[in-house]
Order: sequence, then structure tokens, then C-alpha cells
Amino acid sequence: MSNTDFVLAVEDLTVSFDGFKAVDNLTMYIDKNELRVLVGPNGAGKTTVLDLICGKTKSTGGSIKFNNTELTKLSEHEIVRSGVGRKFQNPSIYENLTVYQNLEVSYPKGRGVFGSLTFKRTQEVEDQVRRVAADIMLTEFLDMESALLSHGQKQWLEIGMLLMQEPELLMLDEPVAGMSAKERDQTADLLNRICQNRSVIVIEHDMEFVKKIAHKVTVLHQGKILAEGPMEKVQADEKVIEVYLGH
Ligand SMILES: Nc1ncnc2c1ncn2[C@@H]1O[C@H](COP(=O)(O)OP(=O)(O)OP(=O)(O)O)[C@@H](O)[C@H]1O
Repeated sequence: MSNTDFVLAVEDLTVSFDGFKAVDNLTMYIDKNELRVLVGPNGAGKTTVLDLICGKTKSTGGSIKFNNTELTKLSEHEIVRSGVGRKFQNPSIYENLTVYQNLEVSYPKGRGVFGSLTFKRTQEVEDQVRRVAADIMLTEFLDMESALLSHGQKQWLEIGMLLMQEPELLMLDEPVAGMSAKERDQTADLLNRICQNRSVIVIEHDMEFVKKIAHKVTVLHQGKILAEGPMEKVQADEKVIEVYLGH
């Protein structure tokens, strides 16, 4: 495959589990600073696509290029180090640590030219913690034990822990599940802010929320792309209404 200007180029990606193709010859391109939403009925293959990109599941065929580096040959750890962050549905924060400490422990080790100068490094980490805390709306809560945060704030904290690593591609699986209407709106603002300097892929079922965030929507069905494009176009697509939106 040739090189592209896309941050992520997925081409002919396939994975089969005992002969069942959960992802079937999928081709999809994500731009720099694009926020793409994956939608589709249960079992369409959305989670499996993210699992393939982050290396949790190995593909049977096809290619995944991130900044023109082939990911399908790398380990999960190497994929994280190359700049891909993934958030699963359930928050995995350290409940007994403060918000500050959760962010601090997520700062990549061995980063930065001041590695040997402790005070400079400390300042570097502190600056990054404060920047991220502002992004995730938790500046006022930095000293609070994380167990005391609301469900929505815990989700934001986990996004913040990923942002500490400054990923160039961030993937989120149903980030607003269980959130209040207000928290959903705040999360939409948060995602619109953070995709200004990275690409983001979100799996989401809540179409009102999708409308607020999506630059483009990819509709998956039986491991294949049923439709792709701006929300208005996808929403008006007969096939999409039939297999997904009509329900
Ligand atoms: N490791 C696995 N082994 C066998 N089958 C799997 C595996 N992972 C996923 N599948 C199957 O692949 C299909 C796609 O699953 P996937 O979880 O990707 O769908 P989804 O679109 O994310 O659905 P949902 O909206 O329900 O999360 C399902 O039929 C699922 O049972």
C-alpha cells in the first residue's frame, strides 16, 4: 500500500473468529484533527475495529497505517507508544488517588530532554496536569479523592489520563453512557475541544450526541461499511434507516 496524508489509513481490514467475519474487508481513512463517529447495530463490528487498531485483537488480513507506520505488526504497548490512546467503556481510574495523582501517574515515563533534572521535570509534569485538568473541567477537583467524583467526572478523568500521553489518535467507546443530559453536553464540548489538535474516533449510539460531535459518520453493518459521510447525508440514507435508524 502506498503512503497517504491520512493520520489513519485502514485498508481491506478483516478479522474472522472461527470463520465468522466480524470485520470484513473494511477500508476507512481518518484525517488529521478529524472527529469520526462509528455507529451501527449491536454486533456490527464497531468495538472489534477499535480492538484491531489498538492491537488488542490481531487482524486476519489487511492493513492499518498510523502516520504511514503499519500497526498490525506492532504490540499493544508499541501502538500506545506510537501515539494511539484507547478508552474502554468502564473507567479504570485509581479511586483512592486524587485527581491530580491520577493525571500525574499517567505522564509518560522517560519523556522530555530534562529527564535527569528532577525540578524541571516536576514543573513539566505539573504544567501538563494543569493543562489537562482544564481541558477535562476538573481544575476545581484536583485535590479530591477520585472515588468521590460523579460518574461523568470519572469518565472525563480517564480521558484526561489518556490526554497526559498526548496521543495523536484517541479512541473512545460510548463515552457518554450513563451520563446526565448536562454531562453529555459538556462532554460534546470537551470532545470538540480536544479534536482541535488530534484525531478522535468515537463509538456512539446516542444520535443526538453524534450530531453534536461528528465531522463524519461511518455506519457499520455485519462488519462492512453501509454508509459514510456527514451526519445529514448518512441520516437520510435509505439503507441506514432500514438497518439502524428505523429501529
Ligand atoms: N474475540 C471474539 N471471538 C469471537 N467472536 C467475537 C470476538 N469479538 C467479537 N466477536 C463477534 O464479532 C461481532 C462484532 O462484535 P462487536 O463487539 O465488534 O460489535 P459492536 O458493533 O461493537 O456491537 P455493540 O454495539 O453491541 O458493542 C459479534 O458478533 C461478536 O460476537
